[in-house]
Amino acid sequence: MAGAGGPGAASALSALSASCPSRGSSTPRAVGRAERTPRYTLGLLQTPRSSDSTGGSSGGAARPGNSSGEGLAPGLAAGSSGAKAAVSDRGESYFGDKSSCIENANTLNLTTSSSVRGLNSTCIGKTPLSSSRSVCRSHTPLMGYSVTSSSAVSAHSVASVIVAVVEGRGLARGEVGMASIDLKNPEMILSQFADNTTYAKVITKLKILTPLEIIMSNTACDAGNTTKLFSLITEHFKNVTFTTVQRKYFNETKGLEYIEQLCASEFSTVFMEVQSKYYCLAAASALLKYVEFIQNSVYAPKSLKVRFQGSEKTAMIDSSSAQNLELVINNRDSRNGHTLFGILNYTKTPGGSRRLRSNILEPLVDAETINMRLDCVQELLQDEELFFGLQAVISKFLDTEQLLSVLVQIPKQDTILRSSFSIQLLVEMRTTYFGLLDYPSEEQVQQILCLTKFRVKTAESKITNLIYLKHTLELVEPLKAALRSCNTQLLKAYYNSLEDTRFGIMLEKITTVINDDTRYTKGCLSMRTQKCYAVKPNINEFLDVARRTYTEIIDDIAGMITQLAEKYNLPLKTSFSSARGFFIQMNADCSMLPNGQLPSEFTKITKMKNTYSFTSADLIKMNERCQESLREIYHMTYLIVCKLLSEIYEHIHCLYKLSDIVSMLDMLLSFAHACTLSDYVRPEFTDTLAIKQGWHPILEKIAVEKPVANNTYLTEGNNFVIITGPNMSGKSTYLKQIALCQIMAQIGSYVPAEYCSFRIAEQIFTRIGMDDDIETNASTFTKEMKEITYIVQNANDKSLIIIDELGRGTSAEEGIGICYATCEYLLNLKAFTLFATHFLELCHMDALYPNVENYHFEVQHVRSSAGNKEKIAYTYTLSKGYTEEKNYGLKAAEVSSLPSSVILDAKEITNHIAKQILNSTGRRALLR
Ligand SMILES: Nc1ncnc2c1ncn2[C@@H]1O[C@H](COP(=O)(O)OP(=O)(O)OP(=O)(O)O)[C@@H](O)[C@H]1O
Repeated sequence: MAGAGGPGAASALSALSASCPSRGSSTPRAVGRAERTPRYTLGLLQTPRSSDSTGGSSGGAARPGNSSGEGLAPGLAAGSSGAKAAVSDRGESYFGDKSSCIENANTLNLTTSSSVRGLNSTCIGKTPLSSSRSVCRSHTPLMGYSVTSSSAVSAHSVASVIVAVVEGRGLARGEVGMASIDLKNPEMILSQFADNTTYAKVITKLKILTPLEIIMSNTACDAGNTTKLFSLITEHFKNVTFTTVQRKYFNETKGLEYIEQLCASEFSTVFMEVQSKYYCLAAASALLKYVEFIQNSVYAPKSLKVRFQGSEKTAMIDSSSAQNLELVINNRDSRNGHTLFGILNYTKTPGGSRRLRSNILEPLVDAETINMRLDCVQELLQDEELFFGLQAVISKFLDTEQLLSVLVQIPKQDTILRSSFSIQLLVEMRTTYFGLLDYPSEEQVQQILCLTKFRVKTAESKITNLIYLKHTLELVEPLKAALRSCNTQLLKAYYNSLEDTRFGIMLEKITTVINDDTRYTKGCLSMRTQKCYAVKPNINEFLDVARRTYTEIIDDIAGMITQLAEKYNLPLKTSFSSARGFFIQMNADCSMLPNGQLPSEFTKITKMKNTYSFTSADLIKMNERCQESLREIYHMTYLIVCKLLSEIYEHIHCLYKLSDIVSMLDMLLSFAHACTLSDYVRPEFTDTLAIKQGWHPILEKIAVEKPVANNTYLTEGNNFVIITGPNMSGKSTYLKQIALCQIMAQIGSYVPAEYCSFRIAEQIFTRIGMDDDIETNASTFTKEMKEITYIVQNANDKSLIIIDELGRGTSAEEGIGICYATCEYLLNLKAFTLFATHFLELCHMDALYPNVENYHFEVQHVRSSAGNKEKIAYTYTLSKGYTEEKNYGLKAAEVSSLPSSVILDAKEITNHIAKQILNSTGRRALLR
């Protein structure tokens, strides 16, 4: 909201108008007729309707299906109930049959909602796309209808990724192909891998992607027979929209064609990587076709970043481990920042924050790359000037990935839109400026009608995006300047990448058309002003005239409000909001008003505390005139912007490089920032896991006092640690701390310790006791068995395994048995395992296995002030050996208010059972 002070409103508003870039020179110059011909507008008016001369290349060229006449337009399969089918112009159904959907697939409602999803009409800002619910789940208005799913809206307010998943059939069952695309980032990620019967890899990958929508083949749920993969995915992603599409759209040949046509040349090596990976190609084909449909746009040829993500390049952390460790979501309160992401996130850009999140969920496994990142963090920590210089520039960047996403998509109706625009403009211009009215042909009438569907928003957002692009390109030089004196390899490489001449070429072209002082600003009115005056004067004479009209209206509004203020002797001021347009505001209590009421001339009065907001009939009319003139300005500016974008389009791919650099620098700055707030240390990578005086990074943030630090030491010959200690002594905290430190080290961050060395972990597994999972209706025992099965099936010599309180969901007897057998199985591996337990019987394994080491958490016994009861004092200090504390559960019960007779009985029964267990295990080694 912008305001100008009371009686001085006119001057303030004039000042505002005066701040319009180059406003003063917007009057058309008195030049000869030929010279005054609008340079771009006329060119476009003459453009044949069928050709898209300003949009780079036609969308059709990018679509493999087009040439073969195959329909890509919609039909729809949806949930078992209530789904309405959308039928294409050609009557072809793109989606699977209605009958082929399973019961628990979410229902998709097709409506003719006019809400905006489209990135076509999305502007890039600091706010993520998802900040608006309607943006999240509804599709572009240009296509005339939208797909909504209310459950998905609420649960996935930040999701913008669409994933296609396909599984091999017959002998190839278990081979899974995935393709995903983020609607905010024009990057398609492909993966293909063999998964086991629990499909843990697929679930993990999907959880990392947090999809907005998952697409699968209709054969995955044919005639009520759902595949296991389909059932598992729908069970794990209850709030995600599922769409089934006909299997024929999972076509690997088409997938390869798509990649050939759409992949930007910088990333073309991916072609070699994926050409024989049929399942990910098939998924890519279905995905791209679907995205074209919902977005009503096609990716421009050679515009997309395509990446194959083999699982070997990153460490795998399964979704329940990510949850146990609270990597990105806190288990108690999903909104609080008490997560690993929360303590490391000092990023300034949406791209940086996305990068941090994905790194935490998929840490690196390549020590060289990690060390390169660590070198950068070290340099940032040592060179304050570099740190603050870089941070200042990086924080000015907007969402470069989303900007790219908008720039590389061509709306399918763009051609019609622009030509109908032209006809409309022709008519409008003739009527308005020359007093002539041509009668348009029938075809032209149709096009003009088509225009009514068009929203000024599309034009406005295109102009905004160009301003964002200019803003982004203008930051390249300052970024280079900040990096100029850097020494580390990665920062130097970034500096060299920024030497790319395409940045300069684009900026130069933009500044021939766009005013130098046009820039991204905060506040809707000032951004509106920037858009209005973006194009330089004398490029389009009509635009200059329209802008002069607009300025006059604004001056008139300010003048009118000044007059009203004088007339009623009230402190009126001019305000603006995007919803109301210009309106009047007054800060006063009602005692200042004659009869305690505002004059009857004022309408739509609202009051907040002592602030009145209102308007008048004249002001409403002036707002309408203002809007009308604004529409004209946007129309004409849009044409110029489209032409300009088509001219710079061939250079746009260097923005991929830029967005990569910005997000990575942002993440590394964030790591350095976190180090300045706590005494973290640079990790080393060796064959040993050795942490000297490490502490839990999240506990440090929550607790009043610094957590007690502890040591950790695991080597190949000493790779299995059993940890014991009474309840609440710090076992779980310690286990989680080790996993968190390992992850921090593997993403290139410093670590909360005095010294640390890590062996790179290819997988990080955790089994940590949590409450029953009500959501999936799994009992404690079932859940822990699932988790331990997953670990046993997937762990290898390079794993880090954290197991806490296994077997607590069943009887002590069975619990010990399960623990013992699991330990023996894991002892066959060279994985580093930390195993916390209350079953002290397990501690004797060190006698059988030389690689087992016992540690325990010490506690002290103190007498209460009354002197009659003993209390446990926790030291949170880890020591060698197993705990001497026995029956600490009973001790805890003793200090509770349980009747002493019950406690006596409990002691007796415990002793009896303990003896039985020792006998029944049959393992003499367990006996002392
Ligand atoms: N190193 C530490 N420094 C300070 N406080 C700690 C430390 N470790 C744990 N704590 C505190 O002790 C509480 C209990 O710790 P934790 O849950 O790890 O114990 P536990 O031994 O796993 O208990 P249980 O066996 O009942 O699961 C934590 O919530 C934390 O507040």
